[in-house]
Amino acid sequence: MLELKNVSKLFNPGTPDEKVALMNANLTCNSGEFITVIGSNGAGKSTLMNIISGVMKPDIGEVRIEGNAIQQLPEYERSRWIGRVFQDPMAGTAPRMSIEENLAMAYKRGQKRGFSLGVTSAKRMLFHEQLQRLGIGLENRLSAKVGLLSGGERQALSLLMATFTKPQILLLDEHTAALDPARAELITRLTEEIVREMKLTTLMVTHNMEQAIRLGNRLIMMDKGKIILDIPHDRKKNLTVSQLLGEFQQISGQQLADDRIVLG
Ligand SMILES: Nc1ncnc2c1ncn2[C@@H]1O[C@H](COP(=O)(O)OP(=O)(O)OP(=O)(O)O)[C@@H](O)[C@H]1O
Repeated sequence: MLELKNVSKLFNPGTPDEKVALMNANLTCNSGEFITVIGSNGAGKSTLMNIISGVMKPDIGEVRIEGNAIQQLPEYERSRWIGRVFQDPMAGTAPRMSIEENLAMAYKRGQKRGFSLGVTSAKRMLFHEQLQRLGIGLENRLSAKVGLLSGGERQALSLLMATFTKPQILLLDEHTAALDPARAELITRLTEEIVREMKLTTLMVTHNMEQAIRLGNRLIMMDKGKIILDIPHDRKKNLTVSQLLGEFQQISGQQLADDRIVLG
């Protein structure tokens, strides 16, 4: 279970450039929930992800995962608990290392010592099996350098690596936004499969409204550092994009301003 209590974050406080990134954000995310996150430009979505992952400290408030305050966990433990896939397919993998070395790194994640990238034949079999699930032939390219893979292939590998050791929380940060439509669809399908099979607690930021409605079992909408709408599964499944945009307008008093909005 993930809990955010009264989390606030200001940038450049007390200066003319002060920015409210999060203001008193509260969120309880139960184990196995898959929440899609949408919002206007600068609403605080990335800040929310950064604070949950522990790379950024809130000014006030706290984040707990399974009851543990995330800021107090050492880095290696945080990385075991939290899997994250970024928008940039280059961000989650090491380009000069091979596919199997990258997977060995993910496999070792969260272990305090004894870091070794040694790939035994047992591990190679496991990697082969896991890669096969992606259905894009990466299992036959275990020794290929990751820098040679396409953006879609790299993102599929990043997704596998982020979920390899079953994190407590999976954070997906617009992870299909930089891909062409066919590859984005592939990664979306893999995401749904992996999250469902592993019953992962997941937060996914997206600018694609149709995707936000279709995926997951809960939807939250952010504006000006606040969670302004929290839609449970029952209501979400019958929602349309225009109803969603209408609700935003009703609550915030303005139209959703998002440079990267995709309606469907
Ligand atoms: N490092 C930073 N320094 C100063 N201001 C920042 C910084 N990071 C974010 N902000 C500001 O905090 C607010 C929230 O930003 P954040 O990136 O979390 O929003 P977002 O919802 O992810 O936006 P977008 O969808 O436009 O990427 C914005 O006003 C942004 O300009």
